[in-house]
Amino acid sequence: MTKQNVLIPDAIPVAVRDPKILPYPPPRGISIPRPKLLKHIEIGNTGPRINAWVDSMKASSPTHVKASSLSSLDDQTPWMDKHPSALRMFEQITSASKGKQIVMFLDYDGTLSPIVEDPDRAFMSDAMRTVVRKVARYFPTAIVSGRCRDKVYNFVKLAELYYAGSHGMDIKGPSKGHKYNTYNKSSRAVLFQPASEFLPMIDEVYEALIEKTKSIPGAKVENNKFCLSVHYRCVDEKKWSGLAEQVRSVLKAYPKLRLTQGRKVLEIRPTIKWDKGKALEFLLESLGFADCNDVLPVYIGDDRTDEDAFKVLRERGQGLGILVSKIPKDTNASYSLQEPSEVRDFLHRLVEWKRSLDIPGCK
Ligand SMILES: O=P(O)(O)OC[C@H]1O[C@H](O[C@H]2O[C@H](CO)[C@@H](O)[C@H](O)[C@H]2O)[C@H](O)[C@@H](O)[C@@H]1O
Repeated sequence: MTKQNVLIPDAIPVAVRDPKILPYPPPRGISIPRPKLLKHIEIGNTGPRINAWVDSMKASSPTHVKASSLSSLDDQTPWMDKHPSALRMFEQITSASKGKQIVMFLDYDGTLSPIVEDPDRAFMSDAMRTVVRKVARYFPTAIVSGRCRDKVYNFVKLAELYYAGSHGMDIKGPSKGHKYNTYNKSSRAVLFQPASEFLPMIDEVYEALIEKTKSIPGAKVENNKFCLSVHYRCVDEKKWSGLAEQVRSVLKAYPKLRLTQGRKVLEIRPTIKWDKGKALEFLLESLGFADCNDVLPVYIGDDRTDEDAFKVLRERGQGLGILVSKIPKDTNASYSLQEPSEVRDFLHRLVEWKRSLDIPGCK
């Protein structure tokens, strides 16, 4: 395995040297403190804000959970009780879907593919592709990613899916015939790009960020078409404030852009009110499920940006959010899965369950 292919845990949940570090899952009765994350990072000129950036970068990249910080908790319910495993709760999930059309929404990085050092090598396994293909046979299925739509398509390679790239700012329907692809009947695929006017600005900022960050070893700027990623996974932690400073120096000239965070990545995107949650709602509407009670959207994701979709589901009181995480995180999701291999198992069980319903005499 080359260095580029090494699988990287964002958080190492098990105590090795420090006896105060909790094992995961935590013992019953012990809950886990919420890391302090800034929802949006303020882009200002004053010194202290950079410290806030760096604190937030560290908080979004936890390496362990310390028992000593448990005393600050106000909610003592164990995390796994609040967000039980979707595999363990599989029967409850399927019974909630009785009489309803499941619509699947799948994030890509950290959900369908494991997190790796090099974003260009975040490949999805053939087994995962096979199960996603099967899922799409039974349920309308969308990939919702922060990546550029073409790039995520090149990883997934399934023409029968909906794709929402650039955090939902670039939506396209299936290019291959699909029974749920209503728009293809008129041979026009769904296409929605609410941030088109920002393209020149995003390209300009991309060039500026490449130039500014080239002196920081390990920093990588990725052009995701309607948004940008500045990766710091391979940057020495001592250089994080330098990187944050460089990014801020570029962004202060662009008040129409905002900064959010993902897994060891700073995400730069237009200030428009559009995110993965809005994309989920748009897709449900495109599929004819706008004000419908007989639909069960299921969204599986691992990242801060997926929280916008989890929140939409929670607010609609409809559907299921499933967070992929090995460690407890503050989330609006109802269920959890630990890693992409569990996502694959969950999808596989969903397909088998649906198939069994179609067999006369079964269930
Ligand atoms: O919405 P997603 O599909 O989860 O995309 C979010 C970002 O994912 C990618 O970065 C993350 O995965 C990389 C590969 O495993 C990893 O190296 C990086 O540290 C992670 O943040 C992608 O490269 C970004 O552009 C996406 O915004």
